[in-house]
Amino acid sequence: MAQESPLVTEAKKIPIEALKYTYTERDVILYNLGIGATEKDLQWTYEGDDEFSALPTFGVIPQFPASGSIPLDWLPDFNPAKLLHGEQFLSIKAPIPTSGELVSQARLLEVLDKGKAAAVTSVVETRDKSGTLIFENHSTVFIRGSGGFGGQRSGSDRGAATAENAVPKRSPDAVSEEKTSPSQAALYRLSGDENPLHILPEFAAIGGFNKPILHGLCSMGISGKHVFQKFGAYKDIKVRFAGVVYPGETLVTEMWKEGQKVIFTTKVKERDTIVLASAAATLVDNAAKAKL
Ligand SMILES: CCCCCCC[C@@H](O)CC(=O)SCCNC(=O)CCNC(=O)[C@H](O)C(C)(C)COP(=O)(O)OP(=O)(O)OC[C@H]1O[C@@H](n2cnc3c(N)ncnc32)[C@H](O)[C@@H]1OP(=O)(O)O
Repeated sequence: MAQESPLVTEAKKIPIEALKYTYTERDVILYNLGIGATEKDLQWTYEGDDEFSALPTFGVIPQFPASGSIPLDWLPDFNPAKLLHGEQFLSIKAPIPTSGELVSQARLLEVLDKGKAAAVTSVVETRDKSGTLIFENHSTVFIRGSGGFGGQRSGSDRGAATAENAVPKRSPDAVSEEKTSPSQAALYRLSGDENPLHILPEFAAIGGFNKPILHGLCSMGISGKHVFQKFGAYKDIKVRFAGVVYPGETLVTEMWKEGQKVIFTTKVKERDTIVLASAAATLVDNAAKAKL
């Protein structure tokens, strides 16, 4: 493997502050609505329901400001409009509180030189006030036009976070289809990702798109909801964002159960194109389920 670029070695020394995220049940409902929960899903949209809870992929929300605070402007020709979410891994370490204060600490893990792009991976640990680890997130952003700095091309093996999750050669065990709304990104952004790429046509145009695109974490949340509805609770989930989704398109999640893993892919129905690939969730076993 090639040596780490000195630029990356220096970037890893930049101090990164821990960031607080304070939230109420209202934020949980807003997130659940943002990934397609409806008034029929009272456990996700009515705080008075006995089973009221956050959908599992809420775990990407408290860490988002911390992950986004990692400086990237040291990359060659850095342009925020050229940044796309490349991959996400979420590990859920403890039951998800429906309100409270969490603290997230981000660190820069690795920066790969893909020639035409840089692939930047950060890791964030999110803890409650007592210090208990609640979530671990690994996020990779793919920054077009910022490659060629002479760094390593391949990354470290991070287990489930980097697993290929090849799709079995049989029909899926379950399929869920859900049409997103043309306002999906306008709603989802209220959970914290205000990147103009998802709302402002002029900004999307600089990024090379003829209209705003949907947040990757919104598509992941919708498919993560499909996995939860078909197979139950999971302790981690990983996706690669393989193609863009436009608000209003229909997502089709195809799922295969392989032991404790649910491997899945997500397609946009209208364009028959894969948008989430190398994706899987690890189901909680029954003993762990009793605790979560
Ligand atoms: C949580 C906090 C942090 C997150 C902040 C996120 C902010 C958000 O607001 C931003 C978003 O939500 S953007 C929306 C979601 N993302 C997308 O829509 C991206 C969709 N994917 C693409 O367009 C292409 O796959 C594309 C462009 C990504 C790659 O396509 P190509 O350029 O054709 O790449 P290709 O030639 O196939 O491969 C080149 C090398 O790159 C690796 N690679 C490919 N796709 C990758 C991906 N998605 N993530 C990471 N690496 C990826 C390939 O493996 C290849 O590497 P190598 O040459 O070494 O084999």
